[in-house]
Amino acid sequence: MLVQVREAPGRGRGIFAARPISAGEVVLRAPPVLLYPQHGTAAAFCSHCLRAFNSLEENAASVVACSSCGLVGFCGAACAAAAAADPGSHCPAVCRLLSACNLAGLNDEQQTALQFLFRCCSLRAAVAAGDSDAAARLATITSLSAPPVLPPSDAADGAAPSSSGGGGGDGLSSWSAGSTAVRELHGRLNHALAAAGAGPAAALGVEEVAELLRRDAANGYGIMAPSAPDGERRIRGTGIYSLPSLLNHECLPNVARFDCFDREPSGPRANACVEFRALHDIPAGEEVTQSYFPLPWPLGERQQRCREDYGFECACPRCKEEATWSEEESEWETDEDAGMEDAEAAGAATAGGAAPAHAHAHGDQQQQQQQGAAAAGAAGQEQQVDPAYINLFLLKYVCPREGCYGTLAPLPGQPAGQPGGPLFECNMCGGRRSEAEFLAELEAAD
Ligand SMILES: C[S@@+](CC[C@H](N)C(=O)[O-])C[C@H]1O[C@@H](n2cnc3c(N)ncnc32)[C@H](O)[C@@H]1O
Repeated sequence: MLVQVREAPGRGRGIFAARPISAGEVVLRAPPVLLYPQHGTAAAFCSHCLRAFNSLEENAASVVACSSCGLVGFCGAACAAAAAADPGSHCPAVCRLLSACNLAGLNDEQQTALQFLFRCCSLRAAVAAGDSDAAARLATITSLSAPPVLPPSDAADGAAPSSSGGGGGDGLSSWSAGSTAVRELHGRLNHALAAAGAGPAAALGVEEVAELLRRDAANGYGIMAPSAPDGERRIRGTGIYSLPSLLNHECLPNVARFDCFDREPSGPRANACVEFRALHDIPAGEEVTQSYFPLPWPLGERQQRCREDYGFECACPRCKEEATWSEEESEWETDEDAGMEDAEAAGAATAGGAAPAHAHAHGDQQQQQQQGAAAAGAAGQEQQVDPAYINLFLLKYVCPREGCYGTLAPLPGQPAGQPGGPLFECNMCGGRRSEAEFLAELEAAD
């Protein structure tokens, strides 16, 4: 087994390496427990598997509209049939709720939240009817961590988070049982349930609605749409994944998420699996962590989003170090300290398969950290990080394509010692760069 779940001090549950993991290895691969589309995307993405219609070879010809509501479409007959049979997808119960619900005056986030709630109500009804798979999926959703509600600011009450993944705005404070936004959604949901003739088993109380929305906000993965012609990236939908929802956040993570929503599926929703690849070697016992945000985000933004969207204060080594920086130092760029000597050390260590999460440490400290990583549990809580290492980490793992902000990870399954070193792939634009190219870019920038 590659990973194990256990308590991560101060972070709830976490995922830990059960054996040494090599750079580029797929640490986790998981199918979705629940997928739902972002409001306003029905014309462009399959409502079952979230595949982009314009990625289909036959393009619009194979798109199938829902024969009942006509409001959503599927990427083919197989997905239409799979959705109809799945109480957590666009099944007849969800279709009726979508048709019956009064969406007037709701913003995009609230309408997207209803997509999630409709599916939860439908799963509940299926559980009451004896569906054990629905019971397991609902149990997964209700076992996700629900961050505490922050006291609402005056401005926060009534506003929905700016994305269903908890993004921006006033975050979790909007998803409290007392907020106007939740009461409004609860009211609309109840009306829709009554109008659609749903039984009492499907109904949710206002507290349940608030808690489901908070669980979703802190654990759902926003699935990005391909870049629009203007370069803007939008969310096409949200996925809840069982084991991946236990990955905690670090601002210098050791895995990155890759998805393949627009690839040729080998079966309904095969395209909806997500995988997490190791950025560098991870020693046995070390916590496996991802960054909940693009790596180059500045300290203030990261801290605010951790607090407001996920309910915790990030105390990772990078945050602690950057808190001591002046404004100029906080501009992310290669500084004098991050010269070629360090760069080559970091590059060689990674290529040679010996870069622990905190390879920045010097001398004894580095050895101690490698040995202590297992015992320390939550990676690096007490450790310090060198500013030069932060710069190198960002230079190495942030996609160099302008405006991309994706994360580069080594491609899985590469032979050791290949010329030019391992090849890295961006999880957003798919761009690739070899270790040798990275080192050459550093040298040129010096
Ligand atoms: C996606 S879940 C991760 C799994 C979670 N620890 C659990 O027990 O289910 C996100 C939640 O984990 C906690 N968390 C994640 N990263 C953290 C960190 N660096 N420090 C403290 N808490 C963290 C927060 O409560 C956050 O809302």
